[in-house]
Amino acid sequence: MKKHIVLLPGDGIGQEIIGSARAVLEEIAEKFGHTFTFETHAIGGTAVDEHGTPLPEETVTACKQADAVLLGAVGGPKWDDLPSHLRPEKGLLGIRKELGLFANLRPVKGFKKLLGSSPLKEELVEDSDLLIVRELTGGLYFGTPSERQENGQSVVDTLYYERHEIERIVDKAFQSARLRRNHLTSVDKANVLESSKLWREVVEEKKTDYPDVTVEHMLVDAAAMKLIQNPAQFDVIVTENMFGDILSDEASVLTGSLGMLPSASLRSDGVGLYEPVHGSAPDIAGQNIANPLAMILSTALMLRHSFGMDEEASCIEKAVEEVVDLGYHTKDLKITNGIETNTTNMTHKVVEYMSQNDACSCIMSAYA
Ligand SMILES: NC(=O)C1=CN([C@@H]2O[C@H](COP(=O)(O)OP(=O)(O)OC[C@H]3O[C@@H](n4cnc5c(N)ncnc54)[C@H](O)[C@@H]3O)[C@@H](O)[C@H]2O)C=CC1
Ligand SMILES: CC(C)CC(=O)C(=O)O
Ligand SMILES: [Mg+2]
Repeated sequence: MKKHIVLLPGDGIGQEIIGSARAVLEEIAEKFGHTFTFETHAIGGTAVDEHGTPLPEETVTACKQADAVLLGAVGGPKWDDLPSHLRPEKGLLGIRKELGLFANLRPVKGFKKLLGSSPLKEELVEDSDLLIVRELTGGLYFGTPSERQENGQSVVDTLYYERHEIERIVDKAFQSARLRRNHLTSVDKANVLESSKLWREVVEEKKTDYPDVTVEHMLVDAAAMKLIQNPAQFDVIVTENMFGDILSDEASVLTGSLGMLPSASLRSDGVGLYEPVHGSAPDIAGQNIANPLAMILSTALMLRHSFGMDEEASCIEKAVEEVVDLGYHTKDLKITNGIETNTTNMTHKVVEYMSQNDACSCIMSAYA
């Protein structure tokens, strides 16, 4: 298969880990006989420096023409004092909106070998395997007005949703639950927010279309607590943009590091964008110590969701698991008697295991 992929490294560790994504894709291309072409574009703070805007027109055009997009991360202290329309994060929100990526899938599944990396009790963490389905193009991050008011002493942000925006993400979540353990937890703040009341109403209506899926409603404050107290009770969580943003960083603690969580940002059809859940990590940027696995696992999601390449995606995921099982890890993780290594070497190890991986070889011979 021939596929054209746009790379958006962004800022901070985004510049370092995007190379890891490319390395695993080059190995996949060679192993499975695909042709992947790459085109790199600026977004975020780097784009502000180079083009005077966090989302240049040419970046948007290239993404719209691509078969899929991989993004590192945006942001950093260098750009923190810019006016809000020039903030790097506006570039990320902008590309999600431009591409219509309303569904952000954030799988949270730990590796056995990394149980000790989580500050939580091993027996709590070991059975956790959940998927956060986060609404990505509505809610507080997009509502207008969002501004400081004239006297400078008051501010407003707007949490706005239209019924159809809730319906499509709820449908996506029910469909995702059907592919997993058929349980959906809808997280809201319906005891206070009008938007959450509509959200709950839509979930109640939709559940009649999915009688095989059990549904539970949970208030977001309780959900934040239960995610840590008893993560195994969750299968699929569906929630609005900001709640999903916050809960997914919290859920990363189950895996041991934010550097372990991949994500897929999707629409019903058309181009998908794949990005780690974490940000640009300015505190460790430029040191070659960032964990590349969230980015690498995001490329696996891209192969599966955008290209229908299930075996190729599994090849990456299996190699990651093997490398971790062997004890290799970056500084953010802890493995007893493990081998701490840097971003470049961790990537090399994954590529090496992909090239040796039996499962990949079997698939190769099936394609030969
Ligand atoms: N998707 C994106 O592009 C996102 C961008 N941001 C932006 O990133 C910048 C930094 O934000 P923070 O609040 O510090 O969040 P962050 O996610 O960048 O970092 C939080 C903590 O996790 C660590 N961390 C994150 N990714 C890691 C990795 N791959 N390997 C090892 N450690 C990792 C960092 O070192 C830091 O201690 C801000 O400008 C923020 O707006 C934040 C979240 C998402
Ligand atoms: C610009 C932010 C909304 C990015 C972020 O934290 C995220 O998408 O997880
Ligand atoms: Mg976030």
